Amino acid sequence: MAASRIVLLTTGGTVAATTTADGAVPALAAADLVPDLAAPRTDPLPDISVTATDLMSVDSSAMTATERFRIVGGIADALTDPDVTGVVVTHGTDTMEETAYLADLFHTDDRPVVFTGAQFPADAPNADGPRNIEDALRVAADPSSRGKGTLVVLGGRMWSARGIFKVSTDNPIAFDTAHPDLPRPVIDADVTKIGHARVDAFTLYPGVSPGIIAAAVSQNAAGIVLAATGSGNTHPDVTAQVAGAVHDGVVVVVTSRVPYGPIVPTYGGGGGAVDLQRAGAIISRWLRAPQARIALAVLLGTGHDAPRIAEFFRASDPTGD
Ligand SMILES: NC(=O)C[C@H](N)C(=O)O
Repeated sequence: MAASRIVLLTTGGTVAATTTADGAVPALAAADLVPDLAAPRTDPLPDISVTATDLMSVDSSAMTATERFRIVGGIADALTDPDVTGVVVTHGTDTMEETAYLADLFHTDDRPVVFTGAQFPADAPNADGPRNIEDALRVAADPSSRGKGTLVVLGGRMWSARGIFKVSTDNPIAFDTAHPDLPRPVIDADVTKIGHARVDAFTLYPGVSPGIIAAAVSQNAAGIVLAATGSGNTHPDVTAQVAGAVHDGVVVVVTSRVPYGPIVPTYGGGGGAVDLQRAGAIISRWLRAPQARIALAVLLGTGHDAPRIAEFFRASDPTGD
């Protein structure tokens, strides 16, 4: 029997894609993505067995919330077997930061869950998927990966899922992180029973119509995430709309369209993060909009109220402020 038993869950993405006259589309099945474990290689694989399961075959940019929850459920199912050492999930890179973060929100087991994918289709001359999958299998089998939560492995690099974002459309090192070691508050809920909460996300810019906030509220958004400029700033007219939305019971979370650094309320003047916070918005200090949106949707879908949501975002900040 192999020393490590890895479950490989496949979901589509470029790692499973081949090129057609109509563009690259996921085509390979789970069995096609399992490397030949016995093949000679300069960097040998550890002693592992791999059980591969097709969960879905989608481009991650078109993945629905239901499909994302299904992946998290698939991970939980795999980990019900105590003999499983770790789980590898292949996934498109466009929204890997969302699904890997979602998986980590529910991941309380010490065993590693490792997401990987590819920047180039499986039939491209520079296909990076096979190497990434082998690297992910190594990480999943490595005892030193235990207790680190959900990891993302791509282009020879590894990150914690929390804090990452896609930074390149064509570099094999597709991701970077705002912070390599964010705390990992988890959500204590059954992933198969999360309610649907509509959460809209907007990137702000000078001259943005404040009406986008009212439009989201009128369409019954339960939450709104704002990727504001700089350290969480915008126009005073937007602040007024945020105050109205909060008054109507909508939870507003402010992050930044800037990729690096903490969002620390510093500026006033009516549209600064100091004003947005006073208007009732919650500051997401490190998680950028895609991951803040996932957190807010899950928190609202599990019945958390605004103070508990604020507490979650505080607990996601290493300084805890
Ligand atoms: N590199 C990729 O995987 C991109 C692809 N569109 C996806 O996210 O599914």
